[in-house]
Parts: sequence; C-alpha cells; structure tokens
Amino acid sequence: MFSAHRIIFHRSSTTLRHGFHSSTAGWTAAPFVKIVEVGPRDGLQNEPTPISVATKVELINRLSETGLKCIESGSFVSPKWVPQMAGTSDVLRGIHRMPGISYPVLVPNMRGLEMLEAILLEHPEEPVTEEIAIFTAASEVFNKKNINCSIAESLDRFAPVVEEALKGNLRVRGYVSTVVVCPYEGAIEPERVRDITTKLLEMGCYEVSLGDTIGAATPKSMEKLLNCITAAVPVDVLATHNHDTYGMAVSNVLTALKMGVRTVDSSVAGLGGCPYAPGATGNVATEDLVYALQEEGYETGVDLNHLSGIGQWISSILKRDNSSRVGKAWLARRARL
Ligand SMILES: CC(C)(COP(=O)([O-])OP(=O)([O-])OC[C@H]1O[C@@H](n2cnc3c(N)ncnc32)[C@H](O)[C@@H]1OP(=O)([O-])[O-])[C@@H](O)C(=O)NCCC(=O)NCCSC(=O)C[C@@](C)(O)CC(=O)[O-]
Repeated sequence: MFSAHRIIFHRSSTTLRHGFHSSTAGWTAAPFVKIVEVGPRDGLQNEPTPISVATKVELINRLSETGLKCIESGSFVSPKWVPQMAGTSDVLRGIHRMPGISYPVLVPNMRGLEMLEAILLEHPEEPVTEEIAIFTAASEVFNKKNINCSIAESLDRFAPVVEEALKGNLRVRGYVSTVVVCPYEGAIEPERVRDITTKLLEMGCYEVSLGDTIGAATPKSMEKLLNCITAAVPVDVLATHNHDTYGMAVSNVLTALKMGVRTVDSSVAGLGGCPYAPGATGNVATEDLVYALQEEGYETGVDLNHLSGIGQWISSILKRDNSSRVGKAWLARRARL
C-alpha cells in the first residue's frame, strides 16, 4: 500500500503562449500528478436543467481523448435525491471506454452496488468500470443531509459495500466531505477527518479524497489538515478535492502538492457543486489546474488545448458561463488568432 511518489520521465514541455502549446526539448524528470476528472459526476449533479444521457456520454468520450486517466462518470444514488445522476447505467453502457482510463462511479449503499453489478453482468468480459467511490463526511449534519445517516451509520453501511466490491475485483475510493468547514456546523477539527480517513483505508479503500466541499479552505488550513492526517497515514493514499468558491482552490492544491499529495480531483470548466452544500461553487477547473501544474513543473499528461475546447463546449451546451479562467483566456486568445 505504501509507495514512493510516482515520478515519471518525460520530455520537458516548453510552454509557449501561456501554457497552451507544448513542444519537446530534452529529457527531464517531472513529478506526475494524477488528475481525477469529476466533471461528469460532481460537475453535472448540481445543474438546474436536465442533461441527456447522450450529452453525458459525449462529455465523457471527449474527455477520454485529452490524456486524462480517470474520469468519474456518474452515481448510483437515489434519483429522488439527485435527479441529474439518473441514467448512470445507460451512461456506462454508452461510453467508449479507452484502455488505461478508469471510469469510477459513486455508490452510496448496497442498492447502488447491486445496480452496478447488474450492468457488469451484461458483459463480464468487458467491465464497464473497475472502480467505485463511497462517500461520507466529517460533519454529522452534512452527512445526514447528504446521505440521510450519521457518520457511524455510513461507515457501517459502507463496510459490506466495500467487501462485496473488492470480492468482485472493483477498486474502492473513499471520499470525506467537509474536511475544513461545514456549511451547517462551521470549522471542522482535522482530527475528525484523520479518524474517518483511517477507517476508510482500513475498510479497504485504496485512496481517500479529502473534500473541501464549500471551497472555504486556505493554504494554511490545508497544511494543518494534511499535517494532521499524514501523521497517521502515508501521503500517497490521499487525494484532494477542492471546490473553488473563494478562489483558493489552485493555491490549496499547490500547497497539497508541496506536501507530497499526487492525486487531485478537478472538474472541466469548473462545473459542479454538491446539492447539499448550499452556496458552494464547482471544483477547481481542470483547465486551471493543468495550467498551474505545467507552469510549476509537474506532469499531467493532459492536452490543455483540447481540454479547454471541451470546457467551452460543455459550458455552451449547459448555457452557463465557463468558470475556468484559463478556459476563458483560451477562448480570448483563439479569437485574437
Ligand atoms: C443514500 C440515499 C439513497 C439514502 O436515502 P434514503 O431515503 O435514506 O434511503 P432508503 O433506503 O430509505 O430509500 C429511499 C428510496 O430511495 C431508493 N434508493 C435507495 N438507494 C438507492 C440507490 N442507490 N439508487 C437508487 N435508488 C435508491 C429506495 O429504493 C427508495 O425508493 P422508494 O421506495 O421511495 O421508491 C440517498 O440519501 C442518496 O441517494 N443520497 C445521494 C446524495 C448525493 O449523491 N450527494 C452528492 C454526492 S456527494 C458529493 O457531491 C461530495 C463529494 C463526493 O463530491 C466530495 C465533496 O465535494 O465534499
């Protein structure tokens, strides 16, 4: 379980015209950062208008061509609670899965896992996904509003889900929400997050993503949180999931990377938010993240030009502003060319 940071060798990318062009020049070592693209799930779950299965499938297929290695593709949650995630079965059936990319889905209980298993049985030789994510929170009130149970009940509920998933060769990722501030309870003590993270890892999650659900963290609070958690678990089983409500997300991610985190969640065009976190905006935009990472000397394997076009496309389909500043800069630059 404990592995050294993932270092890859690559041709250094010479950044031309503010990060949108790359060329090759010599061999260097750059730390690789895995991006977990959550746009098709976290990004779409909070949209006010219905989104067709065809649009979801097209979004995932387009994202699959950018170099991303992990694209969260939906949720097997109750459609009464989160209507935008209805149709996840058809989304999984419809996407063109590319080798080397994982397409995880959220599963809140055994019912959700059974729904996924039913699809997996349709083509056992070609599984529609190899990974699920379970999700709880460090705040009792948020957890109750989000999944209708206490934190302890959620862990009890997830234990058999994880056991069954692992038996079926599905990898399991864990999420902890409200890791810094809860919209209902206020500041959260890092020790609470540490203890829940540890329990999820002991249960069998290979990684835990730390959700700053309302985007209220700052570099200082991220550092405090990670110092507390990494005293108990190795940093390479942690990921960060930063919403960008206060414009702090990129700074928070860079802080986490300096502390050794190498997996970061983000959402194309900065889409998203949790329906049970009022006032929170979307995740850090994947375009902003990729730009910051490449300028800071990290490797992501993602084609920023291609991604920026997709961010603009999905924003226009959803009839909303593109929340990615880098995406907007890309559009303005394209207009000038
Ligand atoms: C967990 C439940 C289901 C409990 O909901 P409940 O009402 O307590 O469950 P229940 O077992 O009493 O079932 C109620 C109804 O839902 C059905 N049901 C039950 N389970 C399922 C299922 N899996 N799929 C489809 N339907 C289901 C069940 O069959 C029944 O249907 P009815 O008899 O009324 O017709 C509900 O609270 C729920 O679905 N919550 C989902 C909340 C959610 O998706 N939130 C957003 C994702 S988390 C997030 O965004 C944060 C994160 C991860 O991004 C990190 C961060 O930013 O912090």
